[in-house]
Amino acid sequence: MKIVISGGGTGGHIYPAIAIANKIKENNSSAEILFIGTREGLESDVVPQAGFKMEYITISYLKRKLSFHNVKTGFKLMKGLWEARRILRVFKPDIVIGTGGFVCGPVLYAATRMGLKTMIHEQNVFPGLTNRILSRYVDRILLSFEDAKKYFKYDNKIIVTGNPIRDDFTRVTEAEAKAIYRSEGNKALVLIVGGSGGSSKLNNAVLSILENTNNFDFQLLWATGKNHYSRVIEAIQNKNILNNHKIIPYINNMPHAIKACDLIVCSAGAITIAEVTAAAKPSILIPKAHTAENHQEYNAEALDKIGAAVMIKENELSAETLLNHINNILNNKKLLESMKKASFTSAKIDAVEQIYREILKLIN
Ligand SMILES: CC(=O)N[C@H]1[C@@H](OP(=O)(O)OP(=O)(O)OC[C@H]2O[C@@H](n3ccc(=O)[nH]c3=O)[C@H](O)[C@@H]2O)O[C@H](CO)[C@@H](O)[C@@H]1O
Repeated sequence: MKIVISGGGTGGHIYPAIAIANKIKENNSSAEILFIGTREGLESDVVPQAGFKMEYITISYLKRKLSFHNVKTGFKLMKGLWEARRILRVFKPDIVIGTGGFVCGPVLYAATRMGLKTMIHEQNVFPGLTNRILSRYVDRILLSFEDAKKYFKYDNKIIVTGNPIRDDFTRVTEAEAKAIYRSEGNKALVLIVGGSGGSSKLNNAVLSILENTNNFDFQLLWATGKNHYSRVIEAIQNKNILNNHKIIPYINNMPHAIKACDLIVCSAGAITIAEVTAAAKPSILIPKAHTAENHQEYNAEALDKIGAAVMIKENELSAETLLNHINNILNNKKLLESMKKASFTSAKIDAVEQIYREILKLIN
């Protein structure tokens, strides 16, 4: 079995691709899997680290207004299409799977023109531009939410599977995870993460808490985002903070980090939410504003409504509000437990299994 998977740009498109690839390998150890991405995207770090082979193509994003940038993008797109065709012709896959991001465009389009079996997966209720365009040409459209159906015209190709997450989120035990991440005795651990790229609004609120509050009953594991890290570290005046909390640019083993902590403060990307709920963790969700159709707020509201999370909108976020919510949840065992339960009830942990079955059906 030979499979090409393409998805890139941000973690929200890459980790679902890795989850699918791991599932295929687990069930079929002789399967050959090749990723196609870009050198600039996060995938160029994350995919080889996860142990998969990767080929690169040229691609650029479109600006939503007329500009010379879009002329250059047009040329890059032609080059990317040509490169994708060449890779697919040599590798000869049985199926080509796209998990979103601009890189999927040329790869999946080239695959459809070559008559290969094709499938795309959409993580959000409001689908990304690349998937909306590709939906016309591919054989299967896998969705994570029923509500996303209304954005696609091709009902006969649609299957709702949920969001695939790496199986470590259910496999790793809390004891294993705590052995890696807990250092300060019985202090509660709070994970802070603003999605795969980090969030400056969230980082600023956390900086302000650390600089202005003396007594902490909890310890932070804070992934600032790679592009925010040096600014955050430079902004910390009281260097003791660096000894008392773990502040890093990026977390490579997120399943362990999520499992080890008592509470998660994060943005409301679809994959982060799928992971947090699968691990049955309570969360404070700060949806990033200005995402397409405000989809992060929609994600956060759903969990807030069932008591699994507390939502703080970006424009209402302050150090004081955030600290009050953290303390309120950590100091109330009953609330903590009920949030954990509610979190797990909204988890869909068999999504990757369903996707694997759909791959087999399409190939055979
Ligand atoms: C601003 C924006 O439009 N963001 C979108 C993007 O977010 P983003 O790329 O941030 O995606 P998510 O929050 O859904 O997922 C982030 C992924 O990166 C991983 N991770 C993150 C930080 C870290 O230090 N280590 C690590 O491994 C997480 O475990 C998770 O697997 O894609 C998501 C899925 O299409 C969308 O729902 C988000 O709205």
